[in-house]
Amino acid sequence: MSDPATPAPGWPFWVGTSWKMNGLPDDARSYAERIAAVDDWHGVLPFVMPPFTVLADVARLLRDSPVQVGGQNMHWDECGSWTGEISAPMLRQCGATMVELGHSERRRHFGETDQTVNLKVHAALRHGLTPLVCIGETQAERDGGVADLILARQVRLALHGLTAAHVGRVMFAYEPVWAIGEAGRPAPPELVAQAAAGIRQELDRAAGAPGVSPPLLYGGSVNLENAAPYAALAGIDGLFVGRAAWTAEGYAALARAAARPPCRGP
Ligand SMILES: O=C(CO)[C@H](O)COP(=O)(O)O
Repeated sequence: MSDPATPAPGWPFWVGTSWKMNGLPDDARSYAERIAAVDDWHGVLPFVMPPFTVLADVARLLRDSPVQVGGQNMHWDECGSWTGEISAPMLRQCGATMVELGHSERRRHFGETDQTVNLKVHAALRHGLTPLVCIGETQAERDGGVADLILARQVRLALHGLTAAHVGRVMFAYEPVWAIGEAGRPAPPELVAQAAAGIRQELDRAAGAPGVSPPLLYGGSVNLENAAPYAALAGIDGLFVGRAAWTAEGYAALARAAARPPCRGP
């Protein structure tokens, strides 16, 4: 198993996917085998987040590849009476090096809060997992003119209590809630750039210095047509993709589309 990455801001560029609640064992193994066979990721840092039931299998098949594997959620405690939950040590034992936290579907349907996200960020770092914290405003919050406030609050509370050194080991994904899933509308790149600038200010403040703050990915209806324009945004360090990457070929094609030529690096 590879060591958990300590992400570097800017170049290189991350391209990852969460399969959400998709992927029976045969399909998961076939997907993993296909992306394990990709011999050139064009400089992107790839990662996949399969369901818990296939995570160990997928991690085993990708062990010798550059593709990192992560869980889609976890509990903040190491063990105990938390029926139905998964802990950081369990994810590590299955081969995960990353964990997604605070996705808007978990905030909306499963009672995830900024406080529980913060507990989970601390637990992930304690156990050597890279947390990928999802933040994003709803349409009503954007219409009401409080999107930037909401994003700043989500960032600050996620990072609460971390040292500046630990802040640099967290990753973020900006995912406007209104841009996600079947009913989502892709966000205009100018809007993403403007939101990313505000988020970056918060991240730099928490990290104590510009240039060492966490990578910021964009997610929400990313597809083959819009991957390159999002990837070209100066404040965006990666893409976090759902539906368009639910086939191995779709994922590999997206990584190619998002790959930045080396001259675009810092
Ligand atoms: O989490 C997401 C990416 O894994 C996000 O919800 C975007 O999903 P999509 O709109 O299906 O790309």
